[in-house]
Amino acid sequence: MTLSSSLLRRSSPIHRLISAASVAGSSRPFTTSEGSRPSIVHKRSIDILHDPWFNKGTAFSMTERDRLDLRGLLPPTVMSPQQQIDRFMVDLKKLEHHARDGPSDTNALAKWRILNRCHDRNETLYYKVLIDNIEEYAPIVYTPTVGLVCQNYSGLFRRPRGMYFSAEDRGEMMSMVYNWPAEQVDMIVVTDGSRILGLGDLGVQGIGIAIGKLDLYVAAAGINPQRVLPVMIDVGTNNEKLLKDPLYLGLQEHRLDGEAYLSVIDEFMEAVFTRWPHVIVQFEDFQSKWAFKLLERYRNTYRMFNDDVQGTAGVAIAGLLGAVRAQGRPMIDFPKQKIVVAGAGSAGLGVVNAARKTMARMLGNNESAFESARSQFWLVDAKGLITEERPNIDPNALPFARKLRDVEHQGLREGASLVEVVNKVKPDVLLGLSAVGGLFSKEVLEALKGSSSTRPAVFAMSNPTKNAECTPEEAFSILGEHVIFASGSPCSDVNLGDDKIGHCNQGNNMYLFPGIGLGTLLSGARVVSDGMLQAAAECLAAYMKEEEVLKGIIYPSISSIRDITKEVAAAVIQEAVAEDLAEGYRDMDARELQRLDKEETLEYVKNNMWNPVYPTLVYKKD
Ligand SMILES: NC(=O)c1ccc[n+]([C@@H]2O[C@H](COP(=O)([O-])OP(=O)(O)OC[C@H]3O[C@@H](n4cnc5c(N)ncnc54)[C@H](O)[C@@H]3O)[C@@H](O)[C@H]2O)c1
Ligand SMILES: O=C(O)C[C@H](O)C(=O)O
Ligand SMILES: [Mg+2]
Repeated sequence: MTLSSSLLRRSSPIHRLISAASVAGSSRPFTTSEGSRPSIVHKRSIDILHDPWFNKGTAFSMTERDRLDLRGLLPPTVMSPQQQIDRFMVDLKKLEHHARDGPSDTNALAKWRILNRCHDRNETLYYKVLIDNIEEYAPIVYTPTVGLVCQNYSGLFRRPRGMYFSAEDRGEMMSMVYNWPAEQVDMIVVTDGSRILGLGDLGVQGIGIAIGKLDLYVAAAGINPQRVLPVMIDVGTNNEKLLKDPLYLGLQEHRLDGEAYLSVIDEFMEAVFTRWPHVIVQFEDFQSKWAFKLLERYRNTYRMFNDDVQGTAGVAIAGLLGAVRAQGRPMIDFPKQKIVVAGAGSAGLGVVNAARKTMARMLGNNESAFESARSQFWLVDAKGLITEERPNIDPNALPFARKLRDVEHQGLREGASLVEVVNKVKPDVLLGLSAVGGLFSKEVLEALKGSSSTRPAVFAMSNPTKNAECTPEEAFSILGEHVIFASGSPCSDVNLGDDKIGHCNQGNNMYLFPGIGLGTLLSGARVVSDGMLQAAAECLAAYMKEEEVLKGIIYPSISSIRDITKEVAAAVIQEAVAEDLAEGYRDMDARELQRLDKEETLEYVKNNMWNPVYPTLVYKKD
């Protein structure tokens, strides 16, 4: 049965609704199938998508999308009405399927759906609920559930949120960016869906991660929800399953590459900065291959940063400094730490680069300090230990490739396994950004027992939960109560018996990116400098009190994320002012910013954070 015939069965409730509407003299969309009469609409663009009478969702044809200013407001694939029904039914059935797999996922997705419907109906209410219950709902709108949402996005998609720029829109972006209804946009989170959490290439479905990150921008940083824009750049997908899925919402072609890819991203950047010159663009979950290149390409001209490379690095450094303090040592001992990093992608390399710079600063901030700091890191990827012998080595990993002479001295070699490396190096810290769930096996954790540290640290930072390198239970049971543990997605503390608790920290870039974005916005900095990122990381590290750190609590609780974000934003502003990058924001010009002391800067940040309170509404005619 086709959509129109099923919907228009004379006895169906929807038919009665249509008849009633016709009697009332309105022209309604479903009546067109009785003949070919068009419906008169008095609205365009997003207003149509939000009107249940006229909305056709993904079934709007491309000509209709152009005629009604809808280009970019929907995923690129035009679906038939039957495909819409199929997609809806597959999703509905999936709920039953998940119920068989186990209850937790079903509950999480069901909670996400309820929250998402509230998000679509009433944003003030939605954010009030989220802010007041952030500990409970961050794991739903953000990692780990957001990963499941992205994996199922084609089925979960109801109302569009954000903008879609596709390879098909080349040449159109400068005009289609005006289809977005908000006059002002402060924050864009953009992804091309190529590496969503540790789940790989999810194509157009990756928009869920941009939406989740912006939820935290609103909840943690108090960015006005009317001024955030999630963006998906759909340049195709290399996910074979999605390429074959008839219900997939994105472009069903292989990813663009090379110059063709760059030209799409260039056009997007030019378009958004032309319409909103003061916007900040956060790049999220781009595959490493492009993450570094795009960062270098844009970071000196646009207000942008890469969360996976730079946000993660700052959070990791704060945690690594916490791990030093937890040993009862001063932070200045950080350059003595031996750090094994599993994963040499955008996140792993971002961390080692920034950690090396931090060590070098502590050692005197000169050439030789920088050179000697690199010997504190052992980088292991899918092919094992990275040494200078590695054929076709990634140039971004080259500075950390171990010299053959050194590794031979340690009894290691090119490609040595993680367990061998941990055995021989006896690191203070084992940090995972590999996206490989369970990589820190029993064997690897047993090897870490030989660590030269009194309190070895395990950072299983890959997301979502099932991709974490190990669980806190595994770490505490093998390494004992003194281990410092952090994971990228939230998990519960471990009861160690005898009234002892093994603390599970959440080492996630969510502690920094909202403050980096807010501080950049309120300073009006032209670019996001290394110094601003460093200030953010140091602020997070200093946030933790000595007694907490000694208990193994190296990151704050998410319930205080609004306060942390305020502090981080203030630190970023002060650094932007110190570096003469701040151009001011609204009434606060650069000169006035310079006069603010720390307390006044904090007050300024607080006063500019949006709160979920209903404003008074006043009606005016057009
Ligand atoms: N906690 C956080 O805040 C945070 C931030 C960013 C990224 N991440 C997570 O980090 C993970 C990696 O992200 P990315 O962008 O660097 O991904 P990526 O795909 O670019 O890099 C993954 C790296 O892991 C390596 N790897 C694969 N198998 C391995 C193995 N068996 N042993 C050792 N290394 C192996 C790969 O060779 C590659 O170098 C993802 O799961 C992501 O969710 C977490
Ligand atoms: O999204 C997260 O939870 C952290 C990080 O940006 C990631 O890619 O895993
Ligand atoms: Mg990310």
